[in-house]
Amino acid sequence: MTDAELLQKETGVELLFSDDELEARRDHIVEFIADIVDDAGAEGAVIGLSGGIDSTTTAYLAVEALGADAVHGLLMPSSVNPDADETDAERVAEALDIEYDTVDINPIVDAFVDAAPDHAAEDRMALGNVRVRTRAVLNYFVANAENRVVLGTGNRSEAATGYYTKYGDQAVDCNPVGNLYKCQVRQLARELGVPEDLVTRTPTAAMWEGQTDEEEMGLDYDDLDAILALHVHGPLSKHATVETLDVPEEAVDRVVELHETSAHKRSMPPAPESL
Ligand SMILES: Nc1ncnc2c1ncn2[C@@H]1O[C@H](COP(=O)(O)OP(=O)(O)OC[C@H]2O[C@@H]([n+]3cccc(C(=O)O)c3)[C@H](O)[C@@H]2O)[C@@H](O)[C@H]1O
Ligand SMILES: Nc1ncnc2c1ncn2[C@@H]1O[C@H](COP(=O)(O)OP(=O)(O)OP(=O)(O)O)[C@@H](O)[C@H]1O
Ligand SMILES: [Mg+2]
Repeated sequence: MTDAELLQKETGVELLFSDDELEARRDHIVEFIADIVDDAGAEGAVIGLSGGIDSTTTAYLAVEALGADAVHGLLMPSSVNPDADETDAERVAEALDIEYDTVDINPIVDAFVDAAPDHAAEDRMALGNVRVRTRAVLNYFVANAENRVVLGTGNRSEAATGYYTKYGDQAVDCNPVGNLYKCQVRQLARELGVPEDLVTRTPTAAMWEGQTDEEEMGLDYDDLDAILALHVHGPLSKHATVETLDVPEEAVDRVVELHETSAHKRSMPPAPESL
């Protein structure tokens, strides 16, 4: 029995899907993308391709929903991306036979650095967020000009922890894999025929050199997904989660902290209530 099967047997919480459920999820997402484009009266979709598994899976689903001709990929490397990112993204675009363009974002980011107060660019996170938000501006530039929608790639693990840039990679028209935990995105990717080296690629926001999601969050995705499914979104107490998963209490505390401190990212900007 796999860990996920054991978890389901012990807790009733389904982390990985059965074959039938996976098929149903795939069909549901494909229909969702087609409806979004249709309802918008749009002629297709724009998607940022990083070579990472979230954008790769979303691109595969988009091609299934809309056809290759209706999907436009944007590769937007910066100086902190390893060359392999661009190669992987190109592989995806070529395997799917979609139109794609490569836009070097360095001159744009440099213009922000030159224009802003000096100390802003010394903040690694602030500068990384500029890279992410620059891609959002480019996605919408192309979407506006071509009457397309912008496909987001955010998944349920990122949404629950706020692991994205506010008005950056979250500035999109829809998130087709937004109801899937990271492990479920990987499961669906395999089902869609995504090459295994892309499925298992180390997740990274590539906001600075050497960044990885798991190192920055201090959690690996298997633990994160299970803690979210059992505790944050699920029925188990903290104690039962620690016992069931055999994870340190601090890991559960960390996930809860990420969830609570990122609540502002999951709602519209508030205004004072009417007097
Ligand atoms: N309580 C509150 N109520 C209302 N607004 C609040 C707030 N707390 C902060 N804010 C605002 O939010 C800002 C901070 O949020 P934000 O600008 O997003 O920045 P922040 O959350 O500090 O950083 C983004 C995080 O997402 C990760 N990320 C980004 C992009 C892509 C990926 C990926 O996986 O690919 C991951 C990145 O590594 C980093 O950990 C603050 O400067 C402030 O403007
Ligand atoms: N170099 C890039 N070029 C184009 N789009 C990018 C680039 N880097 C990030 N993006 C966009 O930002 C999204 C968010 O990045 P994120 O890292 O969460 O997803 P991913 O790269 O697809 O998968 P992973 O999390 O496994 O690295 C990407 O899915 C992609 O749409
Ligand atoms: Mg990535």
